[in-house]
Amino acid sequence: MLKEKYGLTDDGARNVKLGTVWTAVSNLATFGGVGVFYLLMQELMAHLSEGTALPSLAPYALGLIAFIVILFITEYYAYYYQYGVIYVESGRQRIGLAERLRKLPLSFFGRRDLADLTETIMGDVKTIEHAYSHVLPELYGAYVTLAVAAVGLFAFDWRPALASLWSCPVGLALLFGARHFLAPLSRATRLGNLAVSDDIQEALECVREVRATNQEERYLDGIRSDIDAAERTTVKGELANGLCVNGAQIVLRLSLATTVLVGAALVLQGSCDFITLFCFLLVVSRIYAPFDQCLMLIAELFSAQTASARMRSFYEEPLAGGGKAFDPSGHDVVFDDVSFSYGGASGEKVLDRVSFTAKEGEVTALVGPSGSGKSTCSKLAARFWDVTSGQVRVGGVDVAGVDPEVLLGDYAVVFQDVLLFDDTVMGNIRLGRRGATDEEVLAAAAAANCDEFVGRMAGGYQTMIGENGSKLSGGERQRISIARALLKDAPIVLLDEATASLDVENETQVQKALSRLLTGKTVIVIAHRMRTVESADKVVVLVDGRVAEQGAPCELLATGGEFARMVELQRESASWAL
Ligand SMILES: Nc1ncnc2c1ncn2[C@@H]1O[C@H](COP(=O)(O)OP(=O)(O)OP(=O)(O)O)[C@@H](O)[C@H]1O
Repeated sequence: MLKEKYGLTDDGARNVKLGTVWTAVSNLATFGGVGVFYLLMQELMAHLSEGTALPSLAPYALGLIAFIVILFITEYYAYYYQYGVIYVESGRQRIGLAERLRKLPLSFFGRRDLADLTETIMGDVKTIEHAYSHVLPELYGAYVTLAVAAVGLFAFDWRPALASLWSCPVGLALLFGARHFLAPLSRATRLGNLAVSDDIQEALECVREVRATNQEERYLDGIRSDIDAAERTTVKGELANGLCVNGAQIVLRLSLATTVLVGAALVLQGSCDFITLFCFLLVVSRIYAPFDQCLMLIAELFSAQTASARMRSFYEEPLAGGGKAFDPSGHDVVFDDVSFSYGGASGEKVLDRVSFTAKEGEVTALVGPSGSGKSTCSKLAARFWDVTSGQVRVGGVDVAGVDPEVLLGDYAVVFQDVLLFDDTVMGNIRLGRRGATDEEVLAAAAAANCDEFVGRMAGGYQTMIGENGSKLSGGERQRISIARALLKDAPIVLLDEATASLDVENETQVQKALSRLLTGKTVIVIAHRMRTVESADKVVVLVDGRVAEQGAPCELLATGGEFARMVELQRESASWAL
């Protein structure tokens, strides 16, 4: 139940149980102190009323010391299991989520945005962390304490016991009855806050575009309206929560009054002495103190359940599974009657019965108008997504049956949008192959024509390049990405618009480096410029997600089809001038 409700790991749930036990033991140990006090007072009163000499206080002093030692030990363990282990648990939860994310198919990331995922890993785990440290063991410990104390109090004297404990079931029933509308409010508050953090993250990511299009005011209006909505939901939630929690607290506190009233009546009747009543009051106040603290934070418990449900959704997503064994015979990449849609079988088809073979040792160029499905083909080739129907095979092996991590070991990919890390140039290139020596990294960098711009940097290859390479131009970023791919030296290379950001001189040099280093590999290249693909061994022309034609570039040029038309168009556009 704990694992399910609060997204805890096995160890986390075990620690909550231990925390509960130690909290209850610590609470009950306090009653031991009340017991020592009760016995002492009884004896003193007896001696005072009989007028005999006062007894030795040594056994009571010893009892008191034992009580303090026991209390210290139990408090220490209760604190340790409440606060000491929780950071390890949050660490485990975050690593578990990150591990899960690593294995989820890209379709999952298409459905969930970045702010949402970041919020789950950081915010939701933090919410659970706080509920764990401040509420869970304390609340469950309070239940156990209440149950044990109730048995003891009823056994001692059922009349003041009833007067003290009647409010517990009433107060808790009130609160847990109210959870039916408190929990949805707490969920709405959380979602409202999420929408705001989503807005802010998007605003930061798109700040350049927003400013360039003069949309700041309009954009801020959208954020303001989401902030207002979040504020309204939060205020509503807090009010409802305050009402229920205060109601429950008042009911719980009423029992102090009823204990005093019933106790006073019993004292007056002579069926209960004053010391017993006083001790009852001490015990009752100690029983209710932890409940009081937990009730103040009960909303956190509901938030933690929402957070845990969001975390669970990661674990309920099917993984991009597959076997670890991948033993292809060669590295021909075959698209066999492949259809695909980003929205699953019911979504709009982006590829429709695409068939072609990218042979090992050859460069296969995918060309076609924008949106025709070229990038999608390269994503399917590397199993970033799974085909909707048909098969993609590498060396005769269907990639759908291979663990994506194992499969990607055989691929080097240069994406259209290059992603760089806030690290040195060297560190970014080394990402291609972790264990590569400095010499190997520098050789790959030189082959990708990085020397020229890195030479101009004060720190050379040790220069930090800023978040996502913000200090570099588009062409420089792309050359680093090409160097990475070269360093990986994988048998299959996917180049998506690899040379799009390079000037003519650079492009020629990088093309030379590529053709030298890609010899013998299966290369699938996507390029809009016909000049780039004319030197390819094979061209696959995609139009509206279908293969319009395929073959050697010279053959296609000779047939005067779609490819010839595109080459012609580009020749014409090359002669245009502004
Ligand atoms: N993640 C995605 N989710 C939904 N639809 C997508 C996604 N990525 C691409 N598409 C759609 O799939 C179609 C094909 O896109 P794709 O990127 O494969 O085209 P392309 O030929 O590479 O285009 P370009 O030359 O402009 O890069 C487009 O209509 C595009 O809108």
